[in-house]
Amino acid sequence: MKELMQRFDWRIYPLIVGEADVPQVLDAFWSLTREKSLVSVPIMAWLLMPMFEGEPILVDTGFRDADRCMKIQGLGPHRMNPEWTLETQLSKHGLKPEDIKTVILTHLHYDHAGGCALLSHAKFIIQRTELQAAAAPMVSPQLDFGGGALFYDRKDIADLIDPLWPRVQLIEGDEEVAPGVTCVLFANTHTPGSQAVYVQTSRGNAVILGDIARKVDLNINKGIPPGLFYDLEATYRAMKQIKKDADFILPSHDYEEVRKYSKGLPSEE
Ligand SMILES: O=c1ccn([C@@H]2O[C@@H]3COP(=O)(O)O[C@H]3[C@H]2O)c(=O)[nH]1
Repeated sequence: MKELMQRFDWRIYPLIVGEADVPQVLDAFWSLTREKSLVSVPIMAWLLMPMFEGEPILVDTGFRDADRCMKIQGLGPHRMNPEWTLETQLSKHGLKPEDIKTVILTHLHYDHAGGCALLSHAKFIIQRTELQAAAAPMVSPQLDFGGGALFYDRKDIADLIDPLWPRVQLIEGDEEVAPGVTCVLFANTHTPGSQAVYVQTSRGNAVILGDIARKVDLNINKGIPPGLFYDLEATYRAMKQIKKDADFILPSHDYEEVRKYSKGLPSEE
């Protein structure tokens, strides 16, 4: 991707849409970490604004409800406040939820696909394999961990299958979904159908990671795989590919990295 000429210019804004305390073991392949403590991480969405005539795009939508995450998924503290709602975060950019016509979901875990129902005029771009895996996850429904569905919230998936189904756009593999915005499938990494979003900016290619990797320095720069993945080799290859392709890497749960882009990428200053 890097060799492509920069044809389209987008500005990217981080939207913090919640917070969670998660085990640090999620950051690194289990045998390589000794860190058992909890750490506070942001739950991110990203707003893509075209610097040419075009429409904004939202990447990911956060979780449905903090109490539900703890109750259904059996996880630690999750937090929400009025500042972090999608409505408030979009309003800082002069947008209402109904102004968003395109949403890209990097994957369908509860903390990425929980806000879809709020976006009443949007189509939802998802990898077909991700929706298939989320609808029928390969675990017993009685599993008392990850909501009995490996961190997919049945309600989110039910919404996508119906009533949002007429607005779901399934893709298979890599696809340019708007000028300068390409969904790139990295199968069997964090989830079966995880996709990264490659975005052209005036400063180079940005890659929105979803959760293919969690920490830019640890996972991408140092090459230590994250702790939650389907296929270790696929994950390792994805990290190498993204490192090669990206001038900027935008993760979902890494406050340190996200803060670098608080004024947008490229920065408005
Ligand atoms: O032991 C666990 C395993 C997972 N989780 C949460 O589930 C999420 C699933 O994917 P993610 O990578 O987006 O982030 C994860 C965390 O937010 C957790 O809090 N504790």
